[in-house]
Amino acid sequence: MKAYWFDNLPGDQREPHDSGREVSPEHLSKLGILHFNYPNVADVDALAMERDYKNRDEVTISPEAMGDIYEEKVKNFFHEHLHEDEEIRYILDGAGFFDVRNEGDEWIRIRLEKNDLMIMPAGIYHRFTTDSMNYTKAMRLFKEDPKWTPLNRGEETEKNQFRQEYLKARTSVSV
Ligand SMILES: CSCCC(=O)/C(O)=C/O
Ligand SMILES: [Fe+2]
Repeated sequence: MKAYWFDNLPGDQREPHDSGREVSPEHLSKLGILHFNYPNVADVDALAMERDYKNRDEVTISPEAMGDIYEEKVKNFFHEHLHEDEEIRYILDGAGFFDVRNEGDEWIRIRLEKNDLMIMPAGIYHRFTTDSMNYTKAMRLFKEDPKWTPLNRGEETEKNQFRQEYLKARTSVSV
C-alpha cells in the first residue's frame, strides 16, 4: 500500500498521478480508513468474523474478464460516490487505486496491491480505478446484503444520513 496526495493533473485516471507527497497511515486512520497486509486469507476470515461481516464476493476487473464493457465499468467506478455501509476490499491479484476525499475535500490516492486489505467507512466520498496494467482481482466483503448502489456526489447525497454521520464522527478528529 502506498498513499499520497493526488496530483490533480490531466491524464489517464490509470496513471499514478503521484504528487510525491506521501500520506501517513495515521492520516488515513483519522479519515476512518484502515489498512492491513494479509498474505493468508485466514486473516481476512478472522477480521470479517471480528467485525461481523456476513457476505463476500470476488470480482475481476480486466478487459479479458469483462470484454467490451471494461472501459465503461472503469469510468463508472471513477465517478465520485459514497456507500451506505462500511466495506472491506481485499486485493487477491493485480493492483488498483482508491481515491478518497480528505477533511479538506482533497483527493488522497491509495495504491493497493496483492494481499492489501482496506476498510472504508460508510459515507466517505471515493472512486476507484485500475492502474495501467488493467487488472484488479478483489474480494469485496459486506456486513449485510451488498448495497451496490453508489450514491454519486451531489446535493441529495450531501444530506444523506450516512454522509452526515461520517462527517460528525470525523469532526472530533484533528489531523
Ligand atoms: C476493487 S473492488 C471494485 C470497486 C469497488 O468495490 C468500489 O466500491 C469502488 O468504489
Ligand atoms: Fe465504491
